[in-house]
Amino acid sequence: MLEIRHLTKRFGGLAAVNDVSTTVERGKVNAIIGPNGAGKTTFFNLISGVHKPSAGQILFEGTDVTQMRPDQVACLGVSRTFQTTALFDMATVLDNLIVGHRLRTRSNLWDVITGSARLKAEERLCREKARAALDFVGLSHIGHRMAGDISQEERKRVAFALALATDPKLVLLDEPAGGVNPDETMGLAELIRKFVRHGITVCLIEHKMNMIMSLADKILVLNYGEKIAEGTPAEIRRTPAVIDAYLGAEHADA
Ligand SMILES: Nc1ncnc2c1ncn2[C@@H]1O[C@H](COP(=O)(O)OP(=O)(O)OP(=O)(O)O)[C@@H](O)[C@H]1O
Repeated sequence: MLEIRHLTKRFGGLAAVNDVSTTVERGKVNAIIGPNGAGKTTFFNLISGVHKPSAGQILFEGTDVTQMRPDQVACLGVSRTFQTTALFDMATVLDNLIVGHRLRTRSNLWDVITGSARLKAEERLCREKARAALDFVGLSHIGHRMAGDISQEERKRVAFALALATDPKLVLLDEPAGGVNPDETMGLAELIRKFVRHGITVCLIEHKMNMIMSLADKILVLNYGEKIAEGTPAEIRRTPAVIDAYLGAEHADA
């Protein structure tokens, strides 16, 4: 689905991503792991068009997206979440989602002034899509709550719901289970499986190794911007370079 060829991003003298080639497989949970500063978020920023690569190529479903802007990449069906989700804390959860969906519509100031039919139809559609997204992530019961009052785990789910606004084919999830407890982590893992069951391919960055090892179909390991391994969780656990650089001996297969 996504093909990355010799991707490199330099910030001054630092190669945050260095000559990485890989693929993201359709219908699978693809994970990216690596120590802090390994280049994981930069990798997401390159795929989603936030940063332009210094070298290399990114193909999404055969289309070269290497030089595209974030909105263009999103239009093709790639959406993402961030490590921290910025919400309007003084608005309800549902209103936050309506705004998220609203960014994808075409009404302009003139439609607003005239109260045009297009505006009304789009508003209705946004509300319906926001409710559907909220339902999908299991949060229908908190749509009326102020976003500032919801838990960290609920914020994570709202981030997932926001990512659905563009009807994505691929979602990039940056630490989807960061800052939540083990029970909640299992719930979020189940939600990620639900994305895949509904035909949305997932690529995620996560530090929680237990979650990754049980959830991912395929893992890419980055270290100092370079790919040091790639494979199934079982293969990754056995790779000496990964154990040395990242996992530590206790994660190796017994
Ligand atoms: N915009 C930027 N300008 C300069 N350097 C940057 C920029 N973004 C990232 N870097 C550097 O690139 C390297 C990789 O950072 P990145 O955030 O991609 O790592 P990461 O693997 O996501 O880390 P973490 O797990 O801590 O989020 C780091 O050394 C970081 O300081």
